[in-house]
Amino acid sequence: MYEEMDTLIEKASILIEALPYIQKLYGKTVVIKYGGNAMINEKLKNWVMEDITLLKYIGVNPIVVHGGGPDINSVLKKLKVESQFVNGLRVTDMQTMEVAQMVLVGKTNKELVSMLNQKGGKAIGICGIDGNLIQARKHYEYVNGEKIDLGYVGEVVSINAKVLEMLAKDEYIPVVAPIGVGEDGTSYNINADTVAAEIAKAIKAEKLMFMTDVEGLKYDKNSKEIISAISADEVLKMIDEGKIDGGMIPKVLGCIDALKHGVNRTHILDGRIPHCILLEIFTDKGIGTMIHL
Ligand SMILES: Nc1ncnc2c1ncn2[C@@H]1O[C@H](COP(=O)(O)OP(=O)(O)O)[C@@H](O)[C@H]1O
Ligand SMILES: CC(=O)N[C@@H](CCC(=O)OP(=O)(O)O)C(=O)O
Repeated sequence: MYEEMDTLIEKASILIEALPYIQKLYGKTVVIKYGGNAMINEKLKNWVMEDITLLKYIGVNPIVVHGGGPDINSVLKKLKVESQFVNGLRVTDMQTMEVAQMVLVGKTNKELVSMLNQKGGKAIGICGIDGNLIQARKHYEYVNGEKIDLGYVGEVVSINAKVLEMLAKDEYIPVVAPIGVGEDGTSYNINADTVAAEIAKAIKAEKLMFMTDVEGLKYDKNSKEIISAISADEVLKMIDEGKIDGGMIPKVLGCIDALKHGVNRTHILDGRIPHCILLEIFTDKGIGTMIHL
């Protein structure tokens, strides 16, 4: 009996401490990009799902955009297909496109939706084809001025924000797989960071959070020190100097783009830290890196 009281009092005091942060975010939308490399094990995934469900319970509207690069890799490996990447984007021929869509929409998306629902959330899994959520076109990547054809890699033309607003403002947690659809119905494989930033822009989210597999943005990839806050100009300078590369580039550029289009806060955080979402939202210091204008 006394133990139960203690637990209740502990929970109540945590809630009281969190109240000012909850008030700030109440009724607002937070876009959370959950990267494939941060989905390390079931325990961590469970914590992430608990945090997202808790946000919804306390009146914040989370929208989850997930990756799944490692899941795609492992299925391609079984099929003895090797992927090439150009500037972090997977060269996607027709077979790879089919696998990417099958894995992201059929496996990764449904696993996350099911886990959220197990935690008491009401998650709905969709990809960019559903309700024409992510209208896309073929993307060409430029390397040293040369135009490179990456096959079925897409770029976002527009986001049908209404679909997400309807779900998020209601009791649902939308979980989005980064597959876009062209005017002629062609499916496109789109980098999940880019999709998260475009969605945050389209719905004017309060916050955009990238959960990845490093502690935050560092002065360079091999440095131990994380940058707790940095401006967009400084980030662009770091890219020019080659201090940010690979999969970190779409994240930081996504943050800057989102900030310029009305998103208030953008963060890069370590998805391997237990309850990283709550630590970021419910503490003054936050964790990881905040990018600001
Ligand atoms: N300056 C930097 N600071 C931190 N990480 C960096 C930096 N530059 C490049 N990276 C790399 O970016 C990676 C994160 O991107 P990525 O692996 O694509 O993540 P995700 O799968 O979560 O989208 C890190 O593991 C790191 O190797
Ligand atoms: C074009 C492109 O590269 N698409 C990505 C989509 C998944 C993704 O972005 O997953 P992560 O966030 O886990 O890296 C891919 O095929 O891997």
